[in-house]
Amino acid sequence: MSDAVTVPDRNDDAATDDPPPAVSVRGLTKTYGDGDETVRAVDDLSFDVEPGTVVGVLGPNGAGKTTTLKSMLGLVVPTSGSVSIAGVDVHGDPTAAYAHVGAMLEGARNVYWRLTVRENLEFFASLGGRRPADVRERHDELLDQLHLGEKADTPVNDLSRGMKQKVSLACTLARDVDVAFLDEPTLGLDVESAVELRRELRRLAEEDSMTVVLSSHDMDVVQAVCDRVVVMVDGRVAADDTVENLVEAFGTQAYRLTVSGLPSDARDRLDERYDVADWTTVGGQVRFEVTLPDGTAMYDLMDDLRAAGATPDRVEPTALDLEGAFLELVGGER
Ligand SMILES: Nc1ncnc2c1ncn2[C@@H]1O[C@H](COP(=O)(O)OP(=O)(O)OP(=O)(O)O)[C@@H](O)[C@H]1O
Repeated sequence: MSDAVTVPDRNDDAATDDPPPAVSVRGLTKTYGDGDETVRAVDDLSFDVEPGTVVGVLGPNGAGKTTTLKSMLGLVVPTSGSVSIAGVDVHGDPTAAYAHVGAMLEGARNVYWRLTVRENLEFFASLGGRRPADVRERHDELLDQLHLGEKADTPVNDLSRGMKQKVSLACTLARDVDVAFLDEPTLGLDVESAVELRRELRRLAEEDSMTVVLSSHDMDVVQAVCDRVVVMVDGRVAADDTVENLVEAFGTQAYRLTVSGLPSDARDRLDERYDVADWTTVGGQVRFEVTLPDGTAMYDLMDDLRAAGATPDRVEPTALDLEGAFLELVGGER
């Protein structure tokens, strides 16, 4: 991992031997414009990211995600508040703080398409002051992990979009950093490349203790990769919890039911009362999917089925998803 830096004492860390959070955001506020035109893009935002975790920053368009990521990276100067990386204040000592950090902000656009994959890695490592000979082993490892080894000497221009995106991720990590900021890392990738990138992000966190902060509109990616999610609405934290807790607390609950003896007029009544889909008839049985707002609605549904003279033969929960929880939290806005 990156060279050690001197970690200054901070009041809240001084009393314990615990390592400081990989990233700490305290009271971050950013306003654009002034007078009547003022936009409060980020409003008193605070959260910590523990080392080796993957945290997703989510929110509808205009919620302040990009401003937050850019403030964390020092690309936007906050109006107030602070950000520290591994205990180092990014505005006080940016060089020491950013020695830890790699960022992928614009997909594959940060990569030099005329250079080969390895030349790109060497270039990005040199930006962090590393000599090619010192990082060669690390680059071989990265190329191997991202299945880019065979393409090491190919100009990036000749690669598929998925591979270009992986080169971009490799360049983000080329300096041997321990915190990676990724904005929409899977945007525009085909399913297979997205799955591979997801797997690699999990591996980086679990095996290399990499800390990852990512923003994405793709809830499947977030659900598969993130340990924790910070949901932003109007520049503020609307929720900050593990994916499991958010899904449990806010996720809609979907079930596949198989019932016998359901009269057709009862089917219309169920359609009216519940969010039902995918009706199929198999022999004397009827199968359908229903999405319920909470656990108690299942009792109502069972009562209604019995009152109609039907027998529920099978109830199978289908996966709860983060998308439902997210929509619930942000009031239906994507
Ligand atoms: N440079 C700027 N000048 C003025 N207003 C800005 C600027 N950058 C962002 N904003 C405003 O700040 C608010 C937050 O924008 P930001 O891009 O951070 O949100 P976001 O959550 O990343 O949105 P998206 O998902 O659409 O990228 C929006 O109202 C946006 O119009």
